[in-house]
Amino acid sequence: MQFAGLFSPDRPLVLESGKTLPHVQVAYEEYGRPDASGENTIFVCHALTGDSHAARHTPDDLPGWWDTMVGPGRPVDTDVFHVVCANVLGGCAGTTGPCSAGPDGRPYGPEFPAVTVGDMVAVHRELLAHLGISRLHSVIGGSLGGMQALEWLLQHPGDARNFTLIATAARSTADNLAANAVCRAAIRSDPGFSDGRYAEIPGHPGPVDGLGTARMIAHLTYMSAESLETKFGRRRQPAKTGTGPSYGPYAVERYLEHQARKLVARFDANSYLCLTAAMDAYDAFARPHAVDPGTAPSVHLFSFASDRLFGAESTRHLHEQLSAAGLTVREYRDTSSAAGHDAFLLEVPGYLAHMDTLLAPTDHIRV
Ligand SMILES: CC(=O)SCCNC(=O)CCNC(=O)[C@H](O)C(C)(C)COP(=O)(O)OP(=O)(O)OC[C@H]1O[C@@H](n2cnc3c(N)ncnc32)[C@H](O)[C@@H]1OP(=O)(O)O
Ligand SMILES: N[C@@H](CCO)C(=O)O
Repeated sequence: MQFAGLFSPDRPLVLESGKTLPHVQVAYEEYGRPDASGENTIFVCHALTGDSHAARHTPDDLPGWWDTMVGPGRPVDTDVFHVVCANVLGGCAGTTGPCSAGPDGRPYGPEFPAVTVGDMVAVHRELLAHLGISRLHSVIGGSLGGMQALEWLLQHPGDARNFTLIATAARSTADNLAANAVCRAAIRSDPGFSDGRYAEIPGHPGPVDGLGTARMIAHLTYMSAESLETKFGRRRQPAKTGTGPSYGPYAVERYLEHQARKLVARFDANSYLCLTAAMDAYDAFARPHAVDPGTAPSVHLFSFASDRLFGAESTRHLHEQLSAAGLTVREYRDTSSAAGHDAFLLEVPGYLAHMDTLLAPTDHIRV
């Protein structure tokens, strides 16, 4: 089964803030198929700029953002599991967000209400109910996706047999908040931002430079100093004319410009503001949770040694908090990789093989 769909709940969504979104649409994709047990589904939660296209459906399909993890023979094995991935609330890849039309027909833009990680999970759960899935094999996610998996674990621990949280944190540090603040300042200070109303102006490109700069700043937090040094060092690379702003002669700058262009082509600036605000506000253990230690699922935690965003320290802290909440962390692994935060998306030796073992179904037949 290979399927991309849209789901619209038939009632308004009341957000954790108390505000209401009168109409919500969710873009999702499915891979593999449910088995007779009805419990072989893995829900994949995406990170900040991801979408529902986690993996290729066929070899000639467009690449997915997690082809290393999801697919035939991969740890999230689509020959064995039924996999669902949906674009988050507040996103810009099919699910309702700031660029969707509001009740007056105009794009919400800056009027889109603040959403939380809990709201994202609530929408995903509604989608699963619509698909007739009441119990999951796993919920898995990295970074902001890991925050969603954590929130899901704390609020609805009975929903899945295991929860796998990768390169994530129970809450952002001041350093994380600062990086997001600088990214948002870059977007807002671009004259093209137009107080967030750029989508209402016909032909207006929006805050292209601001969003691009935000991505360059953020991308630095996704890589390690070591990986930048190894990939680029002080190698010089002239800028191609007509490819955007350029100030220096170095390859690393051309690389960041490339990352900026790619994001600008696929992402909305107001979504960027909305989703980074949700990430910043998330504080998993600041409110009551629903975990009953007697019925607790398996929890797996992964970090990467060179991750300067949500590294081993964040994960150790999360481990302590989960234990204090009565949850048993079945597996915690800090993988040695120089790739930084985005290592969770890459073919890192040891990491995927270990994930394969942890996710392996014990009682599911191949479908
Ligand atoms: C929907 C989604 O994709 S969202 C979630 C995940 N995806 C992202 O975050 C996208 C941006 N992130 C990245 O690219 C991440 O670094 C990763 C982890 C996904 C990929 O890492 P790696 O495989 O190590 O790739 P790397 O960081 O070297 O980037 C390769 C890209 O940079 C380009 N590049 C490399 N060096 C240079 C250079 N000197 N000048 C210009 N461009 C360069 C490559 O051509 C390649 O471009 P392409 O992606 O358009 O094919
Ligand atoms: N680089 C990934 C992970 C960020 O945490 C993304 O853009 O979603």
